[in-house]
Amino acid sequence: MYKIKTYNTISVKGLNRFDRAKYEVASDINNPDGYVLRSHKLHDEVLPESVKAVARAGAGTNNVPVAEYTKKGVVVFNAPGANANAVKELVLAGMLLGSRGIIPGMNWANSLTDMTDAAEMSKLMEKQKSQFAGSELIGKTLGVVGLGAIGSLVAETALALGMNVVGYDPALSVEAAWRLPSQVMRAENLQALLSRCDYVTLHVPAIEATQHLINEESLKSVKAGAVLLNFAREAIVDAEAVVKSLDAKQLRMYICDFPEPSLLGRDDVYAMPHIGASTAEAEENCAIMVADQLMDYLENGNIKNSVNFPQVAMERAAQGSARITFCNDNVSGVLGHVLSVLADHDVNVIDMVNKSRGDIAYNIIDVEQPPSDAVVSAIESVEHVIAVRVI
Ligand SMILES: NC(=O)c1ccc[n+]([C@@H]2O[C@H](COP(=O)([O-])OP(=O)(O)OC[C@H]3O[C@@H](n4cnc5c(N)ncnc54)[C@H](O)[C@@H]3O)[C@@H](O)[C@H]2O)c1
Ligand SMILES: O=C(O)[C@H](O)COP(=O)(O)O
Repeated sequence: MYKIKTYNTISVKGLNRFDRAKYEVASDINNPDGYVLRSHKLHDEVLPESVKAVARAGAGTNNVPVAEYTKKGVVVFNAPGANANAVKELVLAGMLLGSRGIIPGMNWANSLTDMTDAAEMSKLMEKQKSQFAGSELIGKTLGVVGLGAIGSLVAETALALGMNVVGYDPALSVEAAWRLPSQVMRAENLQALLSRCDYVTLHVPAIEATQHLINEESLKSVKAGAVLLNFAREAIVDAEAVVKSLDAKQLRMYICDFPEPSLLGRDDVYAMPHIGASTAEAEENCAIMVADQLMDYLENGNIKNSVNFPQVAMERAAQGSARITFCNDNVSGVLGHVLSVLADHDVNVIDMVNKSRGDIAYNIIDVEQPPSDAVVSAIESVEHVIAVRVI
């Protein structure tokens, strides 16, 4: 029986993927084999030795100490693209809120609770509506920083609305580049993008390189009157610098998914409570995707959509065979050493795969019959081997 510990509210459709004949799934469970979570922060928690994999039902993994877990041989999965449409739609809403007097206009209309005469109210509306006038998105220029799953969808939607789109992504993958509409213009650097855009939207991960990517210095390049949208992460934007830029009327508005005390109570900030991925569809997509990935890893050792381990999949060998998986520091000679352990114990290898990613290597070896405990402990004691499983 595998045990899965959940954090946060995970879609039932995802949790139902776990066959209860083989899996116990609960928020309170001892010695779990895996975690399924959303934004719950794991940095300050002790990871039980039983945990083999952590599945983030979402995109960002900055709430998981990925480097530390990698050293322990714990695979971290996420759900790339599974909530991208939900975020795209909210960014679109953000752009519309930033271009029209929707929120102040509605707040004003809703405040007229003392009025009882409909005709008088209608007259007042017509008289006052000019203060809530806005502008249109068509013909304006949108800068998209980060052109991955979300950024590319936002770019596509903006083009469909008749906007010009400029993109900046120094780490763009070939696959993401293929997805991009050809009309997206390329900015050489962030400053070049900021200087020419009426709207700027951020879709980069929160990593060291993107910490305060938007800061006092970069904000100097912003076109006067621009609207900044941050539906990526709090850490990417220096909120104090944004406040200064808003006060100086350089930025016109900051629209984000990450309220901070210094941003509240201002008419030029709309801060939402991290609801970018909070749709039934996105929650289901993410939970289903990571549940399937986690099960395939626990039951077969296959790895898909990990942020720290290589992508690996191997068909199971014939019935009666057994599967050994192990990960090791990515140094030469480890696999050879393990194979000689198997040879020394007369264990016949049927099929195998070995892949590496950064400092970690991962191996699946199908053998003719289940290895003895002595074989497993001999593999475990090979230098640089981190974790071994027989499944
Ligand atoms: N508000 C929400 O609820 C919500 C929901 C989903 C994702 N997110 C955030 O959005 C981020 C992006 O999500 P995604 O699904 O598009 O991820 P993704 O991995 O598909 O795309 C990220 C893109 O950012 C690019 N990038 C990396 N460093 C960069 C840099 N310094 N400058 C410019 N581009 C850079 C990458 O090359 C990649 O193309 C996530 O990491 C997460 O933090 C927020
Ligand atoms: O990175 C993500 O996927 C989002 O920030 C969603 O976070 P959530 O799952 O806590 O809504």
